[in-house]
Amino acid sequence: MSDDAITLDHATKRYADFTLDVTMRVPKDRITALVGVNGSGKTTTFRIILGLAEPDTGSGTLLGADVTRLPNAVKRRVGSALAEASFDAVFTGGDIIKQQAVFYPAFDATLCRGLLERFGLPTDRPMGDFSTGMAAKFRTIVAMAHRPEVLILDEPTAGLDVVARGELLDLLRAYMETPGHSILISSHNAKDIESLCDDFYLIDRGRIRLHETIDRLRDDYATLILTDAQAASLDRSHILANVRMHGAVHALTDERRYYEENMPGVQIARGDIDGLIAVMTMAGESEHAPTAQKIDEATRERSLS
Ligand SMILES: Nc1ncnc2c1ncn2[C@@H]1O[C@H](COP(=O)(O)OP(=O)(O)OP(=O)(O)O)[C@@H](O)[C@H]1O
Repeated sequence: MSDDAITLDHATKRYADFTLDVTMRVPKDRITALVGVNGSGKTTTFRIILGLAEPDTGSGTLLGADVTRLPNAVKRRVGSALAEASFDAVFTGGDIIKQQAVFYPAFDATLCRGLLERFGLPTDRPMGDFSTGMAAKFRTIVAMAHRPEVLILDEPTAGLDVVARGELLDLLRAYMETPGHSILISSHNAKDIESLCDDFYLIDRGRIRLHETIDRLRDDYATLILTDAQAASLDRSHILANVRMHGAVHALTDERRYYEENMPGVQIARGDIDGLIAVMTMAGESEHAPTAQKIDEATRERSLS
């Protein structure tokens, strides 16, 4: 049996001004993030995985089933919360609990009510009364209440205050204590990703540009902040992408120690998701296209190992 909860193999989707082409895997027992700027293709990827958008070419699996023909038996083992999808404004939390119990035989109404209470969410008020943050919390809790094997969450912490965000992340960590569970999550909050996830994929203009573990991001990635003279003489053997920002050249490396040893005195910022997204996304296609190939190969090697 596969150890992957989700796989995509060059799943493509073409819109008028946008083309998605994604290869990725979400292993069981791990939390995988999909990060990227607005419009980079995160929601479209989620929609393909959930069978809501059919790929033009390529393929994908969710819990071993073809994403273009997901049986209800598989859908019942999945919990999802997409930012765009909301429950009908006129229904109360109590109504939605009853509706969910019809489709999900394993739906645990007691667990759901308990979590809603813990997060201060009423079950007797219509969804139309919920704030953005309340609706985000509600969607995530309802998605978890039938004890799915995989959770697919599109920006679950968007609009949440710092306390609610911490609670929600704790809830997701508790969910992962059950062996075999996995999460695919997107977020624009770098702290959430870095504190919660095991690894991440960076998507840029519909293509996966990078796949890395959070541990390696923390240990080995850095941004070199260079003057023009330093940039001109830079040894680029471990540079993934570079871009001019704020009057300096920002060069992203996955071999921080190499540059610490070989370029003493150069300003080096330790790796963080925000810095990585900014440099990778802003770097021109011509600059990072050759690197993308190297990254694809590295990703493939890791996938095979
Ligand atoms: N049904 C559609 N028809 C045409 N274009 C679409 C459709 N759905 C998405 N797109 C386009 O695909 C691109 C990717 O959109 P998507 O919603 O996947 O990005 P995202 O990374 O989730 O963005 P955000 O972070 O803002 O939520 C955008 O340019 C969007 O306009």
